[in-house]
Amino acid sequence: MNSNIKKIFDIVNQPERLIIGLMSGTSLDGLDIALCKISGSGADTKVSVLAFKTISYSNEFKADIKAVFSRRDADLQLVCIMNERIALVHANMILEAIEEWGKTASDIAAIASHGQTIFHAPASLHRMPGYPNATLQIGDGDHIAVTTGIITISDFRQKHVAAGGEGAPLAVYGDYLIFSKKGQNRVMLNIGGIANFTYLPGDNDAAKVFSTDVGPGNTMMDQYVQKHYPGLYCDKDAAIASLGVVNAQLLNALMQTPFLKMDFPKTTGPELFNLQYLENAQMASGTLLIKKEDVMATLCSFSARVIVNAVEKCFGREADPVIYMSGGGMHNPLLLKKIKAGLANARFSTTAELDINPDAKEAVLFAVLANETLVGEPIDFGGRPGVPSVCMGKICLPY
Ligand SMILES: Nc1ncnc2c1ncn2[C@@H]1O[C@H](COP(=O)(O)OP(=O)(O)OP(=O)(O)O)[C@@H](O)[C@H]1O
Ligand SMILES: CC(=O)N[C@H]1[C@@H]2OC[C@@H](O2)[C@@H](O)[C@@H]1O[C@H](C)C(=O)O
Repeated sequence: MNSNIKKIFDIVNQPERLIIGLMSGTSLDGLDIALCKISGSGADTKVSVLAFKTISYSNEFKADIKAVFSRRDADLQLVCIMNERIALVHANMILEAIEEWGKTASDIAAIASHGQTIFHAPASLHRMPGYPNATLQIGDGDHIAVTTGIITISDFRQKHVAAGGEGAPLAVYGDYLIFSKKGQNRVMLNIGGIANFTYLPGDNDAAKVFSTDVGPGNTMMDQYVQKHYPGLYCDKDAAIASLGVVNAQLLNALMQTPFLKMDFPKTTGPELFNLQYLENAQMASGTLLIKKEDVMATLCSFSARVIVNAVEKCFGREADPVIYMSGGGMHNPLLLKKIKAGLANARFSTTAELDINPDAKEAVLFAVLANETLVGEPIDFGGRPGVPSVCMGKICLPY
């Protein structure tokens, strides 16, 4: 038997395993690395996060990713090179984290690598009749496996697309397994570059569970700051937006996209919500010349409005879900204030209350997906479009 296969056989026969979950999202700020101890699978999955860190990207690395990120005119040679380069940078970051945590490669059963999304093109976004849903994450898994010496499960989104999904959000699988709670309606709200949530009904009925993207979280604010405030990467603590006034005409124009009216589940990305989208809305509303702080205040309200509308659409105005937040946007005080004001009946918390560091949550979800691939069975969500019953990821062997 190939010794790698033997190793996998041993891993799946152990009662628990250490899996490193990785996430590098649309914000391009750095690599989230979560060291997870996982036992069981499916509804019996138990996860504890033993260690977590985000390793920031250098400005040079960010610039290289940006050159191929969400751009229809990207240089194909650079795309090709970045597929390997991202993997090598990530692999070295993992080795650094493992050493800091006093572990060695042989302690780790597997790495779950999301990779870097460079283009997301569900049919609803590309609108090319007859062409399939598509999404592309780079950062090759074999390079991570060979460099770290650890079995690496990567490229999770392709199986989702192959089985009829749009490639995102995948949060539904892990959220359902680790956060469902009988008797409590839960919303797992992640405010990353793109905001998404998972609806977990209190009756635990898998046939009702879904995750959906709702629209921009931080991405438009980040893009605007990076363009208009050289040296800044995001509007830290809403310092800029807090100085501005929301422009009602611009906000109304921003809300006019068919995406926001589409049914759940749905997915989107910075391919739609970008500075061109803002400029179009400014032109349509005659607000091209308003102050930069007012644009930022309006973008902040835009993100809050799409999140509030989506949660309301899910529960109706009367219901009182508990909203467990995660993702960088929950650190934006103005955004949070607006979301809370819009959902007065909800109780707000973070995944910290459920023992998962909110900054680590997405990385943990990928560790859970890898665990399912190794020891689980496909989860049945009732055969609905958008939530195919599959285990995901490609298994990359170190030698
Ligand atoms: N103190 C803060 N004030 C304002 N915004 C913040 C703060 N801290 C983090 N953020 C926002 O959170 C972003 C990072 O969020 P996160 O790491 O969750 O995104 P991501 O994982 O890259 O996105 P996605 O989930 O869409 O893939 C930053 O770019 C910034 O916009
Ligand atoms: C294509 C892609 O990478 N999408 C990400 C992104 O970041 C947030 C949102 O957009 C979500 O759909 C998804 O990530 C999470 C982890 C998901 O699939 O659930």
